[in-house]
Amino acid sequence: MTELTQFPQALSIAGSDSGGGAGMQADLNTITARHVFATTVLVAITAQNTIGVQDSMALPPAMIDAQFASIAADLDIRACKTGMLADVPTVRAVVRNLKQYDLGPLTVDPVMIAKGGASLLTEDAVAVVRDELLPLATLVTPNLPEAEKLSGITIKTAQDMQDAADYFRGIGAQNVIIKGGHLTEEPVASDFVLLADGSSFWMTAPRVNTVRTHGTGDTLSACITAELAKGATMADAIRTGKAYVEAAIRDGIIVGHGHGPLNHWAYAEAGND
Ligand SMILES: Nc1ncnc2c1ncn2[C@@H]1O[C@H](COP(=O)(O)OP(=O)(O)OP(=O)(O)O)[C@@H](O)[C@H]1O
Ligand SMILES: Cc1ncc(COP(=O)(O)O)c(N)n1
Repeated sequence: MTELTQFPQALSIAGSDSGGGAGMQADLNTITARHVFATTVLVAITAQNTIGVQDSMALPPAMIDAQFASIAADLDIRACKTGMLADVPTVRAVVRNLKQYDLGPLTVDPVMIAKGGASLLTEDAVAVVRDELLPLATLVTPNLPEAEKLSGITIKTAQDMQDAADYFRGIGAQNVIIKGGHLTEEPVASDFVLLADGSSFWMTAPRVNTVRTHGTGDTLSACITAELAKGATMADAIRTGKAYVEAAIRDGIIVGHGHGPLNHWAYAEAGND
């Protein structure tokens, strides 16, 4: 009897956003929209909406271990990503499990601060992310404040973004995207990509003048993770991620009263596979 091929499966290791726009919920929406089966290791819970984060709580490391063990015992994960990692015990639990199990290429979105300004990673955990998690990363996707904090480089110019990308390659991340979404005075949203083979390119999209950008980074990294789970090359996965997030911002939906969520139907409705 021929063995049926497993449907592509991906894993999001992240915190919950009760408002549905960012975090694990953005990952689930994105991975599902890209026709990949989404599994989850929940590491923290936030009471959050489009206006801000009202409360948050990290889950016990033993519960993180248990979720990884359940997934590894049964599922066939082809790619995974991390988002909000809360604090030092949580980062260490995730690192331990990523070393124990083969979960495919790892995308690290080093989430630190929510759009509304709330901290999603304690100050003392920044160095642990840099020293213990990033060397495991197939891809790292910092925004500008995250890249500055992790690298110590002040980023104001395109050259600074390239220097920051070199820094991340130097500490062991194989591929890097420095996201330029926070350069709000620029008419375009430009991200710098540095690949494992040393090649690099810029990805540029017209900047959409909107506050509906809750979960843009999560969505970009989740889409890339889904594409990698389907077997795409890193460069193709990154380009699809950018096109997906661009459509999801441009064709916005009205939800909530603050930093609204993205439109996860937009990319498919524009006729993309
Ligand atoms: N207003 C915008 N118009 C078009 N593209 C944007 C806009 N804002 C962000 N982007 C793009 O969205 C992607 C995510 O970048 P961004 O810098 O917003 O990440 P982030 O700050 O980590 O997101 P978040 O913390 O909201 O999840 C990048 O490709 C960026 O260029
Ligand atoms: C649980 C969780 N994870 C990630 C983010 C980052 O997203 P944003 O910067 O758009 O608020 C968030 N707000 N909440």
